[in-house]
Amino acid sequence: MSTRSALTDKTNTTSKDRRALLAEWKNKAKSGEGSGSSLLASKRGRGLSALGGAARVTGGPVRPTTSGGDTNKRQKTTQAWATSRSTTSARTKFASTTRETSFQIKEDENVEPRSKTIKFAEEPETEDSGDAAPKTGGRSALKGSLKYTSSRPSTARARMTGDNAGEADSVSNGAVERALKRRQEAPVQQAPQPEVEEDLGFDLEEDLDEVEASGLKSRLRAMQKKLVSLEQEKVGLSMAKAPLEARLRQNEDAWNKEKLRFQTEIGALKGNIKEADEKFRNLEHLKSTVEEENSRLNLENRKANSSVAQSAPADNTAWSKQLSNDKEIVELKEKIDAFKEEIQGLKLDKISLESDNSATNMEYRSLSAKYAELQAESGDIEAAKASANEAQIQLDVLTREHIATSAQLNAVASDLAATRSTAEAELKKQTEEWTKKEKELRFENSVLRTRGGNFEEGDLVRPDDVEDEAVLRARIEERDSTIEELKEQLIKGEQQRRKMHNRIQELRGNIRVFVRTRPFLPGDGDNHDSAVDVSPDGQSLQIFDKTGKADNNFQFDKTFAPSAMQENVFEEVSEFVQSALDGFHVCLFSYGQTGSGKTHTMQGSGNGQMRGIIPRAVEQILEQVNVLGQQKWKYSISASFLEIYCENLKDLLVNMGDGVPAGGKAPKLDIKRDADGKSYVNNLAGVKICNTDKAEGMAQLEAVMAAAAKTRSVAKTDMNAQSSRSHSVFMLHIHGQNEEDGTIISGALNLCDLAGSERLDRSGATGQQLKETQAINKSLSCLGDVFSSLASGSSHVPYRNSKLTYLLQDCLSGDGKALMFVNLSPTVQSSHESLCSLRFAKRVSQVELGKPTKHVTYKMGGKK
Ligand SMILES: Nc1ncnc2c1ncn2[C@@H]1O[C@H](COP(=O)(O)OP(=O)(O)OP(=O)(O)O)[C@@H](O)[C@H]1O
Repeated sequence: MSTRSALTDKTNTTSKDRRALLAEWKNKAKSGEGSGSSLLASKRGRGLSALGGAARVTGGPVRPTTSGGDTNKRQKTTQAWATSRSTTSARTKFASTTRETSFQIKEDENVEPRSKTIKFAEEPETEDSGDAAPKTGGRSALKGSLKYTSSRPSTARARMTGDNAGEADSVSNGAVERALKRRQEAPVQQAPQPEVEEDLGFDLEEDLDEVEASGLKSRLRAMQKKLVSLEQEKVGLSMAKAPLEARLRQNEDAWNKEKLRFQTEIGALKGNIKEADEKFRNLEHLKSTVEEENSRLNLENRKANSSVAQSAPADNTAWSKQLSNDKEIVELKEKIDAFKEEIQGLKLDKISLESDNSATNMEYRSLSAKYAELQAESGDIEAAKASANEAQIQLDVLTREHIATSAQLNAVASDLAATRSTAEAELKKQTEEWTKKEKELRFENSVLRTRGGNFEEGDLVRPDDVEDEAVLRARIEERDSTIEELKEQLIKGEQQRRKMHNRIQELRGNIRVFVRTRPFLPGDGDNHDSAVDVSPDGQSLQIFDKTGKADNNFQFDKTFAPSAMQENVFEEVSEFVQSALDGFHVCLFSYGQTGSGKTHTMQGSGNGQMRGIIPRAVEQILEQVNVLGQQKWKYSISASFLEIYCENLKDLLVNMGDGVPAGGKAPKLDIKRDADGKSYVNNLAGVKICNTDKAEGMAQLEAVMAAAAKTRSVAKTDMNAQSSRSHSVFMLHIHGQNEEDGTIISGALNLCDLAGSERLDRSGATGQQLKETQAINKSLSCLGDVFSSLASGSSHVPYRNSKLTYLLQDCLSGDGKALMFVNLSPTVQSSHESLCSLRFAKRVSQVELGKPTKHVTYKMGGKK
């Protein structure tokens, strides 16, 4: 058995086996059963024989020994034994009689070499005869006590397990051999007899456990080592991962590029398919032409053949013709074949392109579905935007209404306060007068009492006095009723006077001018000293400059104080509005600086008290139409709304009018003149207003105003146009016909909110705003020029100089009635602009236009 195999065999032996064997062996040794050698022999294969079985057997030779002084034989036997021992484990212990042998076990290169001393205690060998006396220099005998010392014994032992154990064993065996050799070379001594003893001299079981533990430890160490190497491997792998990831990214990029390329290719392929289709169709066509030609030639050929056959055999012309025909046919056939091949190729191309195309189509369909989803989403967003816009418009209206209401309330409150203080002063005056009178009476009374003796106070009232009192009461009542009558007369007189005034104005053809001062607003600052003082007579006012000096007194047809309500203002214009129903072309326009209350006057805000002239005028007309309807009048009413921004006309009802598609491009508006020389705007939308049902008519008007506000707000963002930067004109066209007498009237109401007049230096406008301001100022100065020409009676009135004057020409030329509102801001800072506005208004009020025309057509013909 080789050393390695023996060691392997040995390590395979389990500790259990070994312990069992050991116990068996001990028992046998104790009982003297069998010879130690035989047991040794039987256990040798399991590596235990060397463990001193020979040395421990009581009463029997442990190993073959030589008897007596037969040195040679003994030497031989020892040698043979030693040789056999070289194949056993390093645990073999030798008993040596006289000396200690030490040698080194070389461990693997990672472990520092250390010295391990194995001490062989040499003792005199017992003679076979059983002589117990020790013999020096005799045969060496294994005592069975092997001392194994080492600074790291466990390590050394660990090396002896598994494969390492084999190596270590061979090393130790080599050392053992060398020791034996030295012994053999040493002078032959009397071999000592094995000691017969009960006690074996060492704990074999403990040794075995130690070896076993060292085995486990060594395995643990190996595992730790492996763990370290695995950790290193892990680090290595994670380092290797980074470039792999980079490569992955590269691959992804490349894939994306490739995808793009494919998409482009698909596009190109689609084009190719189209081209191929076209080509294919052309070729098919060509093919059919060629085939037709071919059949025609064949026919000709046949004819030629038959004619050749019929004619003389040597007809050269026919023959040559036949030949050329044949040649042509062959050529054509070749051509057809080539075409067929080409068609085949194209068909294949087509198939492959079609398959590509179907893939592209699939992709296209999925993209289309996505696109549809996105479009639906975008639709939702647009709807949300539109509703947000509408909400914003409503909010603006409510804000305006709120501001106007609170400003109005403030004005009324201050008016009330003024009235109260006047009343209080009056009361105080009266009280003082009464107290004075009472004192006088008391004095008179006391004088009378003194004169007439001791009358009681009640005695002062005499019967004639009672009579006097009744008369007085009657007189007072009479006076009161006279006062009432006079008051009524005064009112009637005032009405009469107003009517007369209006009549005179009408006859003179004057443009009437009303001036309205707005109340202070939250943004006007803390100084609420008004620059405008409106007289209670309702016709005159005074304006103060910045130093508080009264500048000028002005008188107009009507002046409104800041506390004047919308209702009061409308009362004053209602008659004017009414005349539109009678067939007049009426124009009301508001003029004034930005923020002075033009829009508030014309349009107002909300649906209640703050409504302006436009809704109130329409309401009144609808009411009147209803009344006139009972008198066989039939009306048709329509509304238009336009604005003039930087000299361009814009239809504010573009999305509502007849025939104008919602969201479509609005047609260009132009001011034209009809056959009668009357101006109109072509392409302007007209929205019908129901005049049989007032509520419905008002709802339609509301829709018109909302649509106009919407268009204006869009324009505001698109063109930066604000309400004050454009003139807006609301038009109400009224057509009425009397069903009884056939009379037709055609009136118009133009309610015009002019852009705010602004001084360039104060506005500080630049860019687009400067352009706007210049355009506004130009058109307002054109308006001023028109009035100046009219006032001076000039033969030429420059109506055409601006869109505004051209549009309002009819109303400003004496054909219609015109009323101008001049709106003023009460602030001192605006006093200069207010003064300019008032001077302009004064000029306008002096214009005499002549008697206005009533647009009425009577049945019997003729206009009036
Ligand atoms: N008589 C009034 N009573 C209460 N509030 C008023 C009155 N006049 C104007 N206001 C308020 O003053 C503000 C400015 O008025 P408005 O917009 O009518 O001025 P405007 O002259 O039309 O300005 P712009 O030229 O800028 O269009 C608004 O908030 C309006 O409600």
